[in-house]
Amino acid sequence: MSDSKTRFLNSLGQARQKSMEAIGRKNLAWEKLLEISRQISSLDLDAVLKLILDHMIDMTGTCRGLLMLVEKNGSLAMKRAVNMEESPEFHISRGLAQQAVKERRLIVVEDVPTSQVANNHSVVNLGLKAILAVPLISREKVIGVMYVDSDELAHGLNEVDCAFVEAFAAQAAVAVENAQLHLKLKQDYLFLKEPLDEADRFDMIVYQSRGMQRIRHAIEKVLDNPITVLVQGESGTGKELVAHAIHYQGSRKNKRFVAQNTGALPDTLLESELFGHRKGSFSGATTDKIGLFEIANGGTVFLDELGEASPAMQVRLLRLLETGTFRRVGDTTDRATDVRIIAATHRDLKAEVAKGSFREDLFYRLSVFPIHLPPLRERREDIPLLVNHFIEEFNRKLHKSIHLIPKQVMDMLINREWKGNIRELKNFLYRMMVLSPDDRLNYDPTWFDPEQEPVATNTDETPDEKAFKTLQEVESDYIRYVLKAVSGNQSQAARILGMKRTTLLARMKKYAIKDV
Ligand SMILES: Nc1ncnc2c1ncn2[C@@H]1O[C@H](COP(=O)(O)OP(=O)(O)OP(=O)(O)O)[C@@H](O)[C@H]1O
Repeated sequence: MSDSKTRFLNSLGQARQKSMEAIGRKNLAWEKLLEISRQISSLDLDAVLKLILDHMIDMTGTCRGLLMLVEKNGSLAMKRAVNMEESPEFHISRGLAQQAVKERRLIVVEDVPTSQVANNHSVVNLGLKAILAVPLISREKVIGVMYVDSDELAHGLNEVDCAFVEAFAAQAAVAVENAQLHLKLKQDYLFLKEPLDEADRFDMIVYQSRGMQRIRHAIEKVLDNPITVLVQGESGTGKELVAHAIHYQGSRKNKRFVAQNTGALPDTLLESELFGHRKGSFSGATTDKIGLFEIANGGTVFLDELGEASPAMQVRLLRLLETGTFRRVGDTTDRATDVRIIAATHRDLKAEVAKGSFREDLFYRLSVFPIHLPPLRERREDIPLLVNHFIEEFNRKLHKSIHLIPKQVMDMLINREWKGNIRELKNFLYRMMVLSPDDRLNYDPTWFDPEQEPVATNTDETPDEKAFKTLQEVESDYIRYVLKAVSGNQSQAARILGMKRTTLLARMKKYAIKDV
């Protein structure tokens, strides 16, 4: 064989070898892509973003990068960065990333110093050699962008890699969008579930009576004002609930709310609870102790049953109210505290003052902002809503699904004498619900008074189900009612309903409440 023929065959063999290697590399690359796609199909957004950027850096042989997602307003928000946090060249990367998003195309700068971007001197000064930015496009929409760069000369950012990077970016975009959707669904679900949580509801004051409407307005006035509040009302009318609402819906909500029953402890112990004590100040005081007025600094102290406070305690409280300072038991230094005091009593304090058993000066200090809660018998129109509210609460607690309230049962609840007010109604309902065997609220007087003849309301006669409202209907009506009362002001309505505004919006959507 002639030399030239041998040379020709050799070079042909080498060319074939090269192209075989190239095909092999391509195959490997696509296999890798497949493997990566499998990995990034997780539904956890953070995990997906991390995997994507790590793979991108790995694949391109670069050493750092960032991933940004397009926000609702069109801006780019940085979601992940590797070795780029607080990097001075961040504005450069952002600029190129923005360009990739705007032009919806992969941007590769293989040799920065000789490229157009080198006009930007800082790029060269920073020693950047290779840059790549690729948009994440899913369903025709750019949802984000990845940027990587390297201070070594680009290697392998050739055609195969570009196609590969684009294919990877397309896979990544789908994975990101799926994870975003999943997150949104999860948030929506939590959103709908949220109002069912006890924490969201525990300061929800339920009412529709005029008397309670006035009280709600009064509460609104003191939410952002540290004024002392005196809540008066019979036992079980909701005094502590009002105190909770004032604290948790007001500007002090992020600080402590502490409650102390002033009538429940002997004076020395009560003093120590409220003001704290020095070690050794009385037998049993083995360490220094911080009192509630210090613990609740910036927050609220709820003094329940204040009418029961001893004369000595009244003097100490008056001093605190007048000067904003107090002393720990056995201490010689005054300490300052910033607490809002909400006092409550079932007694008629004015009458107690007249009798001489309550200090007049303290009474005037306390009653700067008095709230008088009417007994339940004076606001029977609140009962259906309260019944509905407690049934919902106990359905959750007891894992029941009572949703029918026979008319005669509701009438009985509305007309019954509630000496213990709302607390008694609540306990009564709890018992009814425990004993009701099906989805209907049953009432049998013998459950409460064994002397009574059984008068079962759960008779065989089929009730007319149309005569009942479902709990959802009652809730929807109530939301409309409140919105109307506040002329459609959603923030105010949400506060009244004791729910977040976002929760109210979700409920309005659920019940198709538009204009009120
Ligand atoms: N308007 C209301 N809406 C919803 N729940 C209420 C309402 N009023 C009272 N309750 C509930 O009734 C129960 C008794 O209320 P609360 O303890 O606030 O009454 P109180 O007047 O402080 O009682 P006491 O004088 O005996 O300390 C609580 O479980 C409270 O959540």
